Amino acid sequence: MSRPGAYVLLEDGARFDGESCAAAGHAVGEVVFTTGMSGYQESLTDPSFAGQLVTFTYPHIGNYGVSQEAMESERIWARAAIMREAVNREDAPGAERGWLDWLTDCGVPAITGVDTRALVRHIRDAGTMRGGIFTDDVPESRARELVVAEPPMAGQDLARLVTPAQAHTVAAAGDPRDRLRIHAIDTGIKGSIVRNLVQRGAEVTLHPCTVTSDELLATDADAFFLANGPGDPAALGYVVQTVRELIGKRPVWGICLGHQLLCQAVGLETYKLPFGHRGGNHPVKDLRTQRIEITSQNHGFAVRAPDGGGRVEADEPVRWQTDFGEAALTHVNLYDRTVEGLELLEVESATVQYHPEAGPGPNDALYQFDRFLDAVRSA
Ligand SMILES: NC(=O)CC[C@H](N)C(=O)O
Repeated sequence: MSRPGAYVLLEDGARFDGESCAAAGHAVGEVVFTTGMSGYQESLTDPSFAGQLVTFTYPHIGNYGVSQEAMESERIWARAAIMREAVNREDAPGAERGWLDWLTDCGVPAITGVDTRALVRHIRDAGTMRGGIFTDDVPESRARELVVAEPPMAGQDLARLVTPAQAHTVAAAGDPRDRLRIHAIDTGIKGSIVRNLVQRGAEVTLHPCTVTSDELLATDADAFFLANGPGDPAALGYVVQTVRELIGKRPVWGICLGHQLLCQAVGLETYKLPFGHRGGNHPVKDLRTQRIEITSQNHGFAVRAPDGGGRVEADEPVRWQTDFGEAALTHVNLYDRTVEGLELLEVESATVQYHPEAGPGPNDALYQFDRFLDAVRSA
């Protein structure tokens, strides 16, 4: 079956040709890339990718199909997939559907045959930017209008797009009296984060991102969790204020966007990275133990150090005073020395920029879930 000609167009005019291979129509948004060699289904269903078109650097995408267990939420949140060679394999062990059949049924456009190496090199040099995928019948002038009509990622509150309408609780079987009660501000939480908490004996209540601190403090929470999620953390001042009112009242832990929210709550700033960290091979050093773990990452913004810089050159924790007592930057990315973890030393609170749950990626950091829940138990 011949596929319609298609192309990727970036807002700076760069064009990369290919063929349309999934749902009809075009898609526009922020064009990003992930270096993960597997986990294409987890990536597209991670709410953190809302508003983005995902370019896969790994050339062969779809080669083990899709399955329900790989879902990070109930739907695809990414706007499109950009690939070198898309595969629609239905007979792979464990596969329930072919990758392209699934994308098509979900109404998600995709493009294959793209020189993804050239596209990624362009994004690395010029920075992440808006773009779109279009079939050849769309004139480039029209495509450009559609691309620049899309708001840039910076300044966008996309948490509201993915947050649940009302609170709901997820728990494992067993005696409810034995469970730790974790209440999360759900800015787009990944299913594997919830699963990792529940598997360790917690019950997790997911609240809309507009939940107030009064509402959360009125619950029976043993601790609060700040979730991952899409968009610009600097556009979530209302959530940062909620977090400020929670710190010190009960333990607070967070991942990725949650890390960025807590860091803003203690006075740090966030900023947009040139092209973000997305993939499963990012080495992160724990400055307290000097231990290095290979981590899964998916973020386009990062946290500035207390001195306002984007890099942490020190090889031990950077400590400073905040409104909540002494704090320490605890983890650093060894690729670019950016901030990857924070701990408050006088109240029970810690966050990481990377994804200990993987989903997809390596499991080096799964211990973080045990560390968090042990801290809650002993609080
Ligand atoms: N996975 C996330 O939580 C991403 C956080 C934020 N949206 C960023 O891009 O940096």
